[in-house]
Amino acid sequence: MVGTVIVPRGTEQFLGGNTLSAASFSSAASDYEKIGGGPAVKAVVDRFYELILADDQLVGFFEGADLTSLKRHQVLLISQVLGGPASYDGRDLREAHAGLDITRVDYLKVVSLLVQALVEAGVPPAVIERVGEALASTERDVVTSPAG
Ligand code: HEM
Repeated sequence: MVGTVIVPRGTEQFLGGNTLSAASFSSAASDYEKIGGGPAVKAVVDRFYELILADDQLVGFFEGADLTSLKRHQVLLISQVLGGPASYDGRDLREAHAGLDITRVDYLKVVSLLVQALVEAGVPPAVIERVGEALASTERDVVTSPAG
């Protein structure tokens, strides 16, 4: 865009109109940046596990799991899904869930608790929708029980 300068939002009128405001500039930011980066994702993941561990249907799956390492991996994975740093270093999802006998109902419950944690944190619906779309492809790796 020849002749266009980026200026702070609200100051466009002082520059005669041929500007791209900081507001439109920041719309190019990743979802990760938009929601507040690492600390925001960490808060969402903490709440997500609080909800999971309070759920009778799900808590049993996590008995004996190393929650610190699990949460760390979730933070990295969700950061990556949101367009933040791609530094997930956990196991392949199929391998991590193999043998856990997870049904589709369990899976949908976990997804709904993640959505709840995102909603509670004030994450915009459009961002939540994109997270949901990205997660949909994990279902075939996570759901291992035919019963669901
Ligand atoms: C919604 C999609 C899901 C994603 C993206 C996901 C992601 C992950 C990740 C990243 C890990 C850590 C792997 C590692 O530490 O190497 C993990 C572990 C685990 N997940 Fe999931 N998960 C999903 C759904 C579920 C569901 C539905 C359940 C059970 C109802 C579940 C139960 C577990 C358990 C128990 C572990 C720990 C396994 C272990 O430490 O041996 N996950 N998951």
